[in-house]
Amino acid sequence: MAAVDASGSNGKGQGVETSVTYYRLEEVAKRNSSKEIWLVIHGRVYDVTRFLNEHPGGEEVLLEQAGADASESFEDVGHSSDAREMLKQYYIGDVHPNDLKPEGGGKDPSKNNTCKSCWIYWVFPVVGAILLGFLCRYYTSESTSS
Ligand code: HEM
Repeated sequence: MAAVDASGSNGKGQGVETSVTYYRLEEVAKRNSSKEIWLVIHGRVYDVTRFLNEHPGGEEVLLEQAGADASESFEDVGHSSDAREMLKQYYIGDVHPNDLKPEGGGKDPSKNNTCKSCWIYWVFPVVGAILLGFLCRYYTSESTSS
């Protein structure tokens, strides 16, 4: 059974701000047949079983993603804002924090680090080139004066 951190109805999810049901990824992975289909989209778990026959993109694509993280595929399709609104109907809970990949939060610090190192990469050659220019000018002016 899923790991539940808090009580409360896990039906509509969005309306109830006081409690969240957490699911482990292994729990989600078990719901991968047409009898029961769960998907993870951006750290949220959706039970799309009853949506299978209604999905405008067809049931095959949902079956392909069944029990897995479908965030990328969902975004790749470029779903409309209506489709994003529809997600709420199928929301049943969140992925357990221990199973969350550093998707958003973990990315930023590494981004900053990369940016910092980029900065260092171009500053050193530029300063080096300027110094070299000065040295060249110095030696050229010395050789012409003597
Ligand atoms: C609960 C999750 C999902 C909902 C509520 C949903 C909803 C929708 C809706 C409303 C459309 C009609 C076009 C639009 O309004 O954007 C659509 C189209 C489509 N969806 Fe989904 N979708 C879901 C998940 C997925 C996933 C995981 C895939 C995986 C690839 C997918 C693939 C597609 C495709 C291929 C189309 C057809 C796009 C087109 O014809 O231009 N959908 N979906």
